[in-house]
Amino acid sequence: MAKGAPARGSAGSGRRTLVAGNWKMNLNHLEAIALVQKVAFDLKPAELEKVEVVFLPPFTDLRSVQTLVDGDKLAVGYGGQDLSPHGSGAYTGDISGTMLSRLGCSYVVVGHSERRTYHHEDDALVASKVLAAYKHGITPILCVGEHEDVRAAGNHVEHVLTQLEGSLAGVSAEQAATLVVAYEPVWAIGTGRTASAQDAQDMCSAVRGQLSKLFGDSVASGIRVLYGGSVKAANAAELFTMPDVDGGLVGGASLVAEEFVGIVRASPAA
Ligand SMILES: O=C[C@H](O)COP(=O)(O)O
Repeated sequence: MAKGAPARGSAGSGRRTLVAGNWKMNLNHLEAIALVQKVAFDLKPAELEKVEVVFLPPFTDLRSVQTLVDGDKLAVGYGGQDLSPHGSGAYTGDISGTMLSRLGCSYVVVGHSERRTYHHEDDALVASKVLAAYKHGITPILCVGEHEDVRAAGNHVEHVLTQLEGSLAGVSAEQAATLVVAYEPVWAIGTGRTASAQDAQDMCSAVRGQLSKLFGDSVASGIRVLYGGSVKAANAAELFTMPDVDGGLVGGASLVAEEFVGIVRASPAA
């Protein structure tokens, strides 16, 4: 039984399943066009209505993806993998929320474990990025998750909930209503070691419980909580059927059209 509140289950919850493909630092703009075309043309309009499909390419591919999605009126979304906490100015290498928004991005990943690890992003910085996303009308996909040693020590729930609260500092209930959270155990990312469906459910439920404390039950019940970490077509159905798992943030498997389509089709909503 789900521990989070309220435990209504993804299928009957009114939360639309979201499957987002995080390409990380892969694919040039030509490969990007080919992949989006293949996925979007393979999926039927009815499937795309039931499951929200989002592409998260590198910044350098965004313009190509935008042109394709707009030109062919594809029923898919797209977004960035990170954004600057700053609005504009002398921040070499940064990409602002305004820039993403002008490229038609509706989502942005914030606080991915790879940025927390390789770029030393802490919860305070992540929170400022979440706020920057909201300022520009972009929905943040906030990533949280524990390293293997934390889970082995039995501190994973506390760790993730602390990370969640810290990364949402300054966010209002009104803003949180559109939030997406992705629970990604770091030990499952790119390793082929997927969390069990029950472990994913337990953490996503705990995340929803914490969101309830922060923003109230009615806001928390509408927030989509995704699972990420070695999601594949073969394990997606089991994961996405869990009541508090509202879809997936997919890395490696999102680079292969057939596999990504298989993940979307594995959703009980599709
Ligand atoms: O953002 C996506 C996650 O890091 C999962 O990556 P993965 O599906 O390659 O394990």
